[in-house]
Amino acid sequence: MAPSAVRDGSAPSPSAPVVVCESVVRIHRHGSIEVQALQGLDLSVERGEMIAVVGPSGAGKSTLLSILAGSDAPSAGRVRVDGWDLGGLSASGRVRYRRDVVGVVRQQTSRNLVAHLTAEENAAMPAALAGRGRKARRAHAVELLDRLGVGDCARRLPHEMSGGQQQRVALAVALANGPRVLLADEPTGELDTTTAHEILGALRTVSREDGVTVVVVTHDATVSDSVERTVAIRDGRTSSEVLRTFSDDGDGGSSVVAQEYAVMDRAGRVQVPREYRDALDLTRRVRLALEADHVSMWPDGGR
Ligand SMILES: Nc1ncnc2c1ncn2[C@@H]1O[C@H](COP(=O)(O)OP(=O)(O)OP(=O)(O)O)[C@@H](O)[C@H]1O
Repeated sequence: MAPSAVRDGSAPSPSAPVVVCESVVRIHRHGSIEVQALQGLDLSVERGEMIAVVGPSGAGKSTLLSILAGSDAPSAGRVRVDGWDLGGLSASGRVRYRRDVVGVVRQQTSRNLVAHLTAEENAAMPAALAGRGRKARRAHAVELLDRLGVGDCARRLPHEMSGGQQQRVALAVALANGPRVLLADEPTGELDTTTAHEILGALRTVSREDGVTVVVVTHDATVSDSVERTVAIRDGRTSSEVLRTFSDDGDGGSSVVAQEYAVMDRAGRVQVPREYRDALDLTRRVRLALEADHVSMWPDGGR
């Protein structure tokens, strides 16, 4: 249990979103140069939900993930994960948060694992750092590896495994301390399509069966098209979301209905997608009209 100093004394309600970002700003400063990686980002993720985060290079995806992972801090705004206020973490709180609340899987399979340790030793290491007994942590490591389909790799070193096997072991490491939130940065980036599907299936199992909230940053359509919510980040803000409903078509196949939404911030600001702006020449000023159940928008009309 985290101390009240970082959790603000209240246990998170089971129905409250696990991840809440409100107007998050992250500014990187190098001498006189400032880069605003996040510019007022809002995001909320429910318990047990699995979302994909997409966006062009430089949009702020990795910065967001680093903040959620507790390895970077917001310059302004509010970030809460499972009741932890990440803007106000002490050094020891940060260590506990990273050890107990979040698990992280990175793109580079080689960076996820310690090269001279076997799969089992890698998967047992987080529990060792948390002070758990040797026997219990090894048993848990073996159980996790089995569950992720790499039990037969327990005695192998990372270089003796395929990329997909290494990512499954990395997932076991990330899950070893029972995190509430799993953060994955391009987890399928170095894998072929079949293996990417397998890793995706493993992430989905973790979210559905264990109630772990999963946030996946990805450029891979295999991943982003197969989750129920994909959040797009542009210029350091959440700009749009795609919500999908999957259903069985009765013949053993499945169908999907996808609907795109623009995200509105607290001040009512909405980013109109570039293709809409270009198609109708929507520039500095647009005309709005409130209808019974929607709002219409027209180009200025040259006045
Ligand atoms: N440590 C840093 N120092 C200075 N600028 C940074 C730093 N980290 C990120 N940035 C800048 O912040 C912006 C957002 O970067 P970020 O890595 O979060 O984007 P991204 O969406 O993850 O991009 P990619 O898809 O290429 O990984 C970029 O302009 C980047 O150059």
